[in-house]
Amino acid sequence: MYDLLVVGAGNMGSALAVGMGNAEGGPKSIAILDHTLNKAQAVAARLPQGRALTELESADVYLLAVKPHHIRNVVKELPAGAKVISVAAGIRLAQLNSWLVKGGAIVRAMPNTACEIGQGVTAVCATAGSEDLAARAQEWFRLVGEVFLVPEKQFDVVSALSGSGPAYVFLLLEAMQEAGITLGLPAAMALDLARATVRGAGLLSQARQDDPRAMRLAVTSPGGMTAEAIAVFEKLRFRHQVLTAVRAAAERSQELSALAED
Ligand SMILES: NC(=O)C1=CN([C@@H]2O[C@H](COP(=O)(O)OP(=O)(O)OC[C@H]3O[C@@H](n4cnc5c(N)ncnc54)[C@H](O)[C@@H]3O)[C@@H](O)[C@H]2O)C=CC1
Ligand SMILES: O=C(O)[C@@H]1CCC=N1
Repeated sequence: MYDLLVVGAGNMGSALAVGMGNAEGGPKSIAILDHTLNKAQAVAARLPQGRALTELESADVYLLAVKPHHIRNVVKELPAGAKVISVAAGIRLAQLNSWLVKGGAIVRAMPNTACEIGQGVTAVCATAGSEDLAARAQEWFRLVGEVFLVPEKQFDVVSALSGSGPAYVFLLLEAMQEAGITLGLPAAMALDLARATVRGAGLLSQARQDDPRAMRLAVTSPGGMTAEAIAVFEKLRFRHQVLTAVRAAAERSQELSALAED
């Protein structure tokens, strides 16, 4: 029996399998199952004790990383009493519970892709009676980043913030690179500058644990150049755009829950 069987060797399933499987104290034997066998094989090859599967086998814990509209069929195939961790966006604990053949323990998690390098953020919640699995899930997700225990009613918003969040930062990176190119820099230099800046700002914010406003003001010399850029962002209602975007993602999380029942 495997310690962990990951279903779905896509972006998130592979990031988690590789991150957890290579961390000290993580699940020792990991199997990975995907419709596309060579995706599962590519992940297994990056694990010390990884095995690519073509069908479900027995495992202590099943981590489901398929798309939300595929998860119901996967859950229905699991053996009675299965211990399940789902990372599917929008899918509620009650839904997972209703699809399981019988009993079992259920944890819902919302990680992000930075788990692949141990720098992820994962929110976790669990059904009553799943405390042991929830403790194990937190332990494993902690191997690949920070973990937050979150009430399920906040999951849509949390998912929209930290689950989708890396994409917002990459969009900023793209936009900074494009601005550099448009204003005359070589593409590679523009990307290197933007990437190193995002990394440094993130690390500085972590190191200082300071109010981000204070950190922004430390860059923004009165009458200087940054002030001109910030004034443009404020005039274009950047904060409002971020709020509107995060709200749209949270609303989509609710829709994904409903769509999975169709
Ligand atoms: N990509 C991300 O940043 C995050 C994704 N998630 C969640 O993770 C889940 C997976 O997302 P991605 O990895 O981005 O999708 P993906 O499309 O990259 O991967 C899904 C994989 O599941 C496989 N698959 C589908 N049905 C299957 C089945 N019945 N048996 C075996 N394999 C099957 C597909 O072949 C595919 O390789 C989604 O539910 C998503 O909401 C959660 C947090 C972040
Ligand atoms: O976009 C999505 O639906 C998934 C969940 C959070 C990040 N990616």
